[in-house]
This record gives sequence, structure tokens and C-alpha cells, in this order.
Amino acid sequence: MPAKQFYLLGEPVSSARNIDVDPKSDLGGLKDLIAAHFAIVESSGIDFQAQDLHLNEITEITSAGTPIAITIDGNAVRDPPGPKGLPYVGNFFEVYPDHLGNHQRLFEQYGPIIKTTNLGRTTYQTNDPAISAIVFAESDFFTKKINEAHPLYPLKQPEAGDTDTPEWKAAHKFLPPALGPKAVRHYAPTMQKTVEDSFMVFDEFDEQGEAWNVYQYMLKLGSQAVGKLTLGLDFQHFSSRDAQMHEMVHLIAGVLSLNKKVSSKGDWYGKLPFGDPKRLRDIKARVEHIVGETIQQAACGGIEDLPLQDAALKASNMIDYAIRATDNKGEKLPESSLIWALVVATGAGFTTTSSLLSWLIYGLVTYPGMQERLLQELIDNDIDEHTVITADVTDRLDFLDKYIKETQRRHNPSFQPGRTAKVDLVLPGGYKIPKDSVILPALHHIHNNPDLWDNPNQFNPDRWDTDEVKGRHKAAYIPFAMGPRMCIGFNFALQEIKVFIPKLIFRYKFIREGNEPIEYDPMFQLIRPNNLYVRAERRVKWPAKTETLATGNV
Ligand code: HEM
Repeated sequence: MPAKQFYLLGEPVSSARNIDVDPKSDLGGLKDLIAAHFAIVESSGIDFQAQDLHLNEITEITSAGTPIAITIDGNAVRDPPGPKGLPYVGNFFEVYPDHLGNHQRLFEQYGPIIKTTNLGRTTYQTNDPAISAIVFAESDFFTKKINEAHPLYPLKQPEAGDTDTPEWKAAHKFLPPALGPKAVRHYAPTMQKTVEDSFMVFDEFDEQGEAWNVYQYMLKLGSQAVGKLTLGLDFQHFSSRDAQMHEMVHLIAGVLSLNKKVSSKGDWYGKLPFGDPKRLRDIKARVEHIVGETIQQAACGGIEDLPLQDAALKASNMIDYAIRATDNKGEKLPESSLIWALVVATGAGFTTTSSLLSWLIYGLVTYPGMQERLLQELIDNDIDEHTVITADVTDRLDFLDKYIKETQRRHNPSFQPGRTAKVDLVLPGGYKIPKDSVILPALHHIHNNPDLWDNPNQFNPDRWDTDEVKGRHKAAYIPFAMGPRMCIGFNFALQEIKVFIPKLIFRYKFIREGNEPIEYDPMFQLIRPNNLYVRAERRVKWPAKTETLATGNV
């Protein structure tokens, strides 16, 4: 077999490697071989050239007299572009505080992959769905390894978090069944009770003609629901309108806020023995302690071992599930993994759902006609204050579904899931990503990319009926990320929201208080509206059913 010399266009010819080319192979086979040698993620984008001539046949390649240059999608390989930084701080002041707005500008200026360095931490981001799908796939190229460059690094537990650890593998066998679609359906009555418990407080605000901060009360509501699910704890957030937030909520909010502060700076910062890095370590230890104690208390009762699926359908919460669930070898989730798994699920669960609930209320008071259309859909489906909202009921609410999707497209709470390069590799477009660097599929920028979405800034739930949106790239809308390490709680989150929102909209008309621009906290792990105030006015009249009106008009 003749050996030919190949190098990546954009790198010195002296880097060329000898590779045996089988004259009987086809071009596709050769591209795969070259991709494997040079860690090129997508072989189909490879082309060959020598002395500026394209080589399209194996015979042209085997007879080339000079080293053969490899191009990727017609490009030489290159570092992802990005703005030139200042000494020491890098791009920090160009990105923060409005990182959403600034990253959007950088994508428009530099294209689908951008590189920024903030106080010593380099991050790659993409708004391209094809690249995002590659990044999320858990492959020879990318994995969820939470190294120093990863946005979750300050939160990481030493023994878990990375895909290849035995702790993560065990947790991932046991936890997803507890949050699968069937299992989640049996939590609907608890969810309904949770939202109904909050009415007393919202009614009281209404009677006194007072507005309330949406995120604060959605945090009370969302955390109450997730606390019951994950830990079996009733946080008592609606026992009175001024009820204190449970310690766990303060701790987890503190962790997320401190984590964003610590991880947006260089590695050196996280190691400081004082200040925010130390507070973060202390709070994490306290959270683990509380969860450990709750498990101990739950384990004291008489319990029956059950196979995973049965345990998921019978459990009253995730601790109850994890104590009973037994795999087909008779093994259980070890307690060390259980504490970690519950801390993650609790932490990942309640600030996300609270932020999404807040944006859903923001949409009601911001986008004309939404509240009326959502209410009309309830009336047309014979839903009233006595309706027991099950998954069968919410499955019929098409407009609610589109409204939630459009809210997650425009205002998704999560925005920066990261995956780590396992080797030096070359992405489509010819972008070089060094081993151990972290690339973030930038959820907000994918969801608002004008190449994927018509008029992306417009809030329009009806776009979800169009062929264009139905036929979108599978990674054009990924509010819960995708791939093996995507959100495991998405069924729970969506069902909770589909129980809460109809109940709230049927009972109250939401009215915005104040008109100052809504701000998000750039130093928080999630995007949430900080300064949104509303009044929830108890409804006394409801519209007639659409059919009745239609009949009346005939
Ligand atoms: C609107 C609500 C939610 C949103 C937008 C959301 C979004 C996400 C995203 C984007 C990820 C991937 C993060 C990454 O890879 O770095 C994730 C992971 C995760 N989520 Fe959610 N989530 C939500 C609710 C929940 C709930 C209610 C739970 C649990 C009760 C939950 C549990 C988890 C867990 C355990 C992970 C880690 C999975 C892993 O690393 O393998 N999430 N979530």
C-alpha cells in the first residue's frame, strides 16, 4: 500500500504524517481513515488538495507528488475566533455583566463558534445545532468531565459528576426511572396540592391590593414541589405570606450564586482559603449534611424492596424510592451516591423550575393576548377550579404546550451546559478545540439564532405549528440539553408547570406592577427575572366556552 503524506491545511507542511492509502478503497473510506488519524469529528466535510488542485479520486491522491492538504468544509483549520482581550482580565468586561446580549453580539460578529477568556478562564461557545449535537453525544471526542474549565467545577463532588465514574454510572441507573414519564404522572396530585396550598397567600395579597415579587414566590412554590419530590420534606412555604424560606433553599441558592461567581474567574480564585470560594465549600458541606440526615430518618421506617420500575410508581418521594429500589442483581444505590444524587436533583430541580415559572408569568403580563388564550383553552376543555389536573387533562392543552415551548425558547433558565474535549480535535468548519477545553452549547443563542428561527425576537407560540419549526434540526431547541447527560428531571418539570399554570390562571388574572426594564442576574447560574412584580387578582368572571359562543352566533 503506498504511504502518502497528509497534513491539515492551516498547519505547517512539516506536520504531515505518513498514512497508507489502499488504492482499492473508496474516497469515503479514505476520509474515515484520515478523520481517525487527525481527530476530525465529521469525516464527510473532509476534502483533499495538492498544489492548489482539488483531489477528488483515489487515483489522484495515490499519484500526488507532494504532501496532501486536508480541508474541512472547504476551510483550513483554525482556532475559533473571538475578541482580543485586555491583559489579565481578558474579555471579562466585554462579556459581563450582560453576558446574554454580549455573546449574541459576538456570535453575530465572529460566527458559530466563539472563544473568550475571562480572568484566565478560556471558554468556547457555539450557537450551531449541528456542533451542539456532536458536543452532547458522549463520544470519543466529548464527555461531561467537570474539569477546572467547566462552569460546574466549583460545585463538583470529588467522587462523582464525570460520566466515567462508577458513582455517576450507579446514580444514572437508579435515578432516571424515578423521573420517567410514568413515574412522574403519579406525582400529579401532590403537585396540585402544592399549588392549591399557595392560594391562601396569593388571595391575601389580592385582598390587600398588594403586588409580590414573582421570582421570590415562584421560588417558594417551585422549591416546595421539588422538596416534596426529592426529599419528602414539606418546606411550609405557604403557611403564611411571610413564611420563611427553608434553610435548604437559601443554601442551594447560595451555592448557585457563589458557583457562578467563582467559576467565571480563573482556577486560582476557586482555591482561595477565604471569601466566596470558602463560603461555597462551607455551604456545600451543610447541604450534604441536611440531605444525609433526611435519608437517615427516612431509612428508619419499615420498607419493602422493589424492582426499579415498581419502586418508581409506588414511591412517595425520591428518598423513599432510592431506599426501596433494587436492581436485577439485588443491589441498591450506595448511600454515598445517594446523597450526591439527591443534592444534585434538589439543586438542579428547584431554581430551574422556579425561574421557568417566573418567565411564564412574565409572558402573561408582557405578551398581549397570552393570558386570555390560555384561560380560554381551559374553559374550552371544561377545566375549572374543581378539576383534578392529571397528565391526561394537560395532554389536551395544546396552546399551553406551545406557550411553554416558546417561553423556554426565549427565556430558558439554563444557558450554559458544558462538555469537555477528550482529545485535540477538529470540529466541522475546521475549528480546532484543544484537549480538556470546555465547549458550551449556548442554549439561549441557539434558541435565538436567526439562521434557525424566523424573527427570533418575536414571542409567537403559534410558530410551533409551522412546518419550519416542526422540521427543525434536532438540536435547534434543547432547553434541557440533549444526549446521555441531559436533564433527568424534565418530565417532572414540565408536568409540574402544566399543573401549576392552569390552576393559577383559572383563579387569578395577573397584572404587571411597575414598568421598569426587567433585569436578570448575570452572576447567577440560571437566567431569572429579578425585579418582576405582579398583582394576582382573583377572578370573578370567566369567559364563555368557545363552542357556546359559536352556536350563539349562528
Ligand atoms: C425548567 C426546569 C429545568 C430545566 C430548564 C433544566 C435544565 C437542565 C439542563 C440544561 C441540564 C444539563 C446541564 C449540563 O449538562 O451541564 C440539566 C441537568 C440536570 N437536571 Fe435539569 N432542568 C430542569 C428541571 C429539573 C428538575 C425538576 C430536576 C430534578 C427533579 C432536574 C434534575 C437534573 C439533573 C439531576 C441533571 C444532571 C444530569 C446529568 O448530569 O447527567 N432538572 N437540567
